[in-house]
Amino acid sequence: MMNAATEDADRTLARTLLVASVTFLCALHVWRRLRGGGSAAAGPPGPFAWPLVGNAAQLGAAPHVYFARLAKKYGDVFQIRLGRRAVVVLNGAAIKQALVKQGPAFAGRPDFTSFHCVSNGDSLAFGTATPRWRTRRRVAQATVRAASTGDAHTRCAFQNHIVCEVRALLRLFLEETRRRRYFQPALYLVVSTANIMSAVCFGRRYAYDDAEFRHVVGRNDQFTRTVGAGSVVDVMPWLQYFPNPVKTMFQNFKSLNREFSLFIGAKVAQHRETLRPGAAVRDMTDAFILAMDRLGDLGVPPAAAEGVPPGGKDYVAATIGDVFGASQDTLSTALQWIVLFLVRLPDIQRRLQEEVDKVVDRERIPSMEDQQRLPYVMAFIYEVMRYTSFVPLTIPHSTMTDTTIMGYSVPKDTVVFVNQWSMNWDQDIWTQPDSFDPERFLYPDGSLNKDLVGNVLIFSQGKRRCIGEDLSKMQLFLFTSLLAHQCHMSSDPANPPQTGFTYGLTLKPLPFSIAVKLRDSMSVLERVKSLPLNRTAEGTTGQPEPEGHSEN
Ligand code: HEM
Repeated sequence: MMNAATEDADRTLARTLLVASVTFLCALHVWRRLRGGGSAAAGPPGPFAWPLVGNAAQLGAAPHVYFARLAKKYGDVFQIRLGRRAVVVLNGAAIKQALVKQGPAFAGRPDFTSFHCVSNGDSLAFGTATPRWRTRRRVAQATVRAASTGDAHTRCAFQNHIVCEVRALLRLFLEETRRRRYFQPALYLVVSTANIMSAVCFGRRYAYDDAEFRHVVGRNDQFTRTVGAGSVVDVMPWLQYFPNPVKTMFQNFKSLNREFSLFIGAKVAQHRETLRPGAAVRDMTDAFILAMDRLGDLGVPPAAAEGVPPGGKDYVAATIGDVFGASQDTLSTALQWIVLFLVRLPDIQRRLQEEVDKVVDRERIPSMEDQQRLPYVMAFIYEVMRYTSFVPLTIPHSTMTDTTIMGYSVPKDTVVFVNQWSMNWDQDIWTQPDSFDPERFLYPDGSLNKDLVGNVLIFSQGKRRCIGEDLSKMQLFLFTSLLAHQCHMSSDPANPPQTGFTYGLTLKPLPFSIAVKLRDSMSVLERVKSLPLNRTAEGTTGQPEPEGHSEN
């Protein structure tokens, strides 16, 4: 009897507890819905995440490919955990939806440890979206355009910088081939790209063996590894507090950023010292100084400008540093891939030469006016960008507000990875995305399919879209058509180029070696006169370069 009574009491208690629990859970659910503004959306689905590390160990050597695999299972929007952070990954159609249609909500940057080290924490590219940032971005975009592709005059000057730099590069390639037969072109391509941007930004270029310049621009791989989506120090920042390889890597990253900032800071200081009121703008640094000083504290009303010293903060160095840094890392990587595919696929190189020869005779060199008539050159460049997707994920974004995407709720300050690679290898858009085929961009009559090239996603979209797209396309076109017109490149049979890469913000090709020979003489290229550089750094502003001067 006693036992039956006790069992009854237990059952009643259990029932009461069950009802109370269900009531509590229902109330919690209703409260969450009310708090979420009535949105019933759940968070995105995703794989099981391990304690402490989350899914970090699963990213592997090619996180973009891993993400595309997960997208097949969970859909275009899914969620992983990296360390303690939830990360929403956008693929395929979700990218345009988020970055363009819901642009303001997805325009932020996460407060990652590594991002604070870039441009002393004042980076335009790695800083989050604020009213001041928006003004700064507008100024940067207009200034870059005005100094490169804005009108016929600046386009012509920019083209001249590129042609002269390709000439210097070609001389060096021929010399290296003569001396060593096969050589690795990677560092020369980095210096060459940095020189073009240095001419535009600072009014000077450097010799290829200039130790200081090589030191400043030659460490892109370390930079790109540390700020790329999924960077270990960003998702597990505690690793920087005790001896381990991540800590060493992060210390190198901090010192390279410090040295880069010192280099840029010195350039800006030299420009400020020699900039005369009312004198012509000499280069992009002058243009930034004038534009930003005119805006004072970048036009932000005092209420929003908290923490800014009287007289306004000087963002010139941080902004020009971003432009110089962002351009030379991405463009030099693009050029490395272009050269790699030229030597890897000799038939394609020959076809490029044939097209350029048909349009441009030997009495002149290719120029921007020829671009419309060189569709195969453009198709080749787009195929290099699509196939390699050498910026596979954008710089990580973050949400500025609580929002939803494709029916899933995403809270404010969530880290967002944008998988550009997933678009460029999407089987619904591209036939056989894994084969390298420039022809895919050509109509049967040989003209460029402009709708299809619009599907290549490498400069991102929306509020954070790259500000250097036009400048980059111009540079890649001139570089490729000039090389096809002037020389023939071949690979080292003992070390044939592979399509493997090292992962980071940009995918770097593995080392490869080439030999270069002229197709004809360089006489037409040699006759091109370099426009004077202002050589502000040496205080000889406005002095013309000596004829034939190519290295300082
Ligand atoms: C082939 C060359 C280039 C590629 C593929 C490329 C690609 C990108 C990508 C993917 C982003 C990140 C967008 C995002 O987070 O959603 C970006 C940002 C940026 N790029 Fe480029 N870029 C290239 C060249 C350049 C050049 C030449 C410049 C300078 C003139 C430049 C300046 C910037 C800046 C300042 C940002 C930051 C924009 C922001 O955060 O609002 N880039 N670029």
